[in-house]
Amino acid sequence: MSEALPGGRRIAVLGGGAWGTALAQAMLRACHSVTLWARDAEMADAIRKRANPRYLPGIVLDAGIEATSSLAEALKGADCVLAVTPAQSLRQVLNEAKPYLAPAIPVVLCAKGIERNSGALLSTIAGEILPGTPIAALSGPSFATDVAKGLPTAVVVAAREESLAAELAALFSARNLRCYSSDDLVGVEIGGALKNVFALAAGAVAGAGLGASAQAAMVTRGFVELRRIGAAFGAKPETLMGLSGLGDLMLTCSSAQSRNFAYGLALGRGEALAGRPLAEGVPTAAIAARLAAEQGIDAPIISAVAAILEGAITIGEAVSMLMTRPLKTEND
Ligand SMILES: NC(=O)C1=CN([C@@H]2O[C@H](COP(=O)(O)OP(=O)(O)OC[C@H]3O[C@@H](n4cnc5c(N)ncnc54)[C@H](O)[C@@H]3O)[C@@H](O)[C@H]2O)C=CC1
Ligand SMILES: O=C(CO)COP(=O)(O)O
Repeated sequence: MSEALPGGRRIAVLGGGAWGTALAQAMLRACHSVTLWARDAEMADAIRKRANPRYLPGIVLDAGIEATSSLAEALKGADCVLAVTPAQSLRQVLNEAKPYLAPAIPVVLCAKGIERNSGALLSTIAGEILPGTPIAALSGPSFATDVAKGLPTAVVVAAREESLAAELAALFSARNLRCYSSDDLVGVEIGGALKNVFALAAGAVAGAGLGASAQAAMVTRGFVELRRIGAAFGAKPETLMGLSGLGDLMLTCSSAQSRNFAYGLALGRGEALAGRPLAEGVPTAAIAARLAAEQGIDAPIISAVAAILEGAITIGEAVSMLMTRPLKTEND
């Protein structure tokens, strides 16, 4: 399968959820040895027995993924670390991992979100906690179940140094996982973080029965907001047109397989929201709305999503607010 690939590295995966487990499986398929860290010892136990019944029910994992609830054990001798816990826990997890991390070992950020309290991108958090550590991000349209099953998937690996991004993309690629590389770390992060907010909105439009036309309009105008905020962060426009921006927007705004879309669907239908699976767009909507307001960026869909989530307005009120804004040219 991967004879031509570099392979043979020791990869530590931090996070025993759906994406951590799927990426561990993908790394194994790229011929690396993989140790996954799960906070919960029972989860580590299950993964060692080739299953993750809570987050990837029904999927039998390939033999060979090591799993542990000890960070020291997971990180010992690692050549590369994938950080795959939710965005809001990254700071805590990196602080806990720091004593066991050798400085030259790359850390690849695989979560999608913006820190709720600080507005920091995940690479900023990693840079603060691990100065001198090479930082990269992996993002793009990729449902964990698809990757865990080995379905063909393309993602982008970004780092400020193109050579690091290219090296990691080569390391991670295998027959069914094609990794492109990019030197636009911020652009890749922004695309992955903000698409979740629009997936919530798309789900809410579907759940409220507003129609396919409304959904297409919302996603298109949402993409305009994504590009405006991306530009403010210094993202390259072409990155946002790529896998991590437009690509992931297409995936998650059109499928109830997306937990963000499914959360929005429940919201639109007026169903209970407590206890639902992780929806990264919820904290990201709040902070993205605040950042846009502070920087004078016009982002009415993001602010509507944030206001609906905090219970300040209803979906009906958001729709009438969005539909009655002053008319303007499309490209303003
Ligand atoms: N599931 C998917 O299809 C994809 C997910 N992602 C991103 O990956 C990130 C993780 O998502 P999933 O693994 O799907 O979520 P998940 O809900 O399936 O699993 C999250 C895991 O993180 C653990 N966790 C939570 N807080 C923690 C903490 N403070 N310390 C240690 N462990 C902690 C949980 O116990 C759980 O094992 C998210 O940012 C998500 O947007 C990205 C691409 C695909
Ligand atoms: O990011 C994802 C696919 O690219 C997964 O999306 P959800 O977190 O909405 O399930």
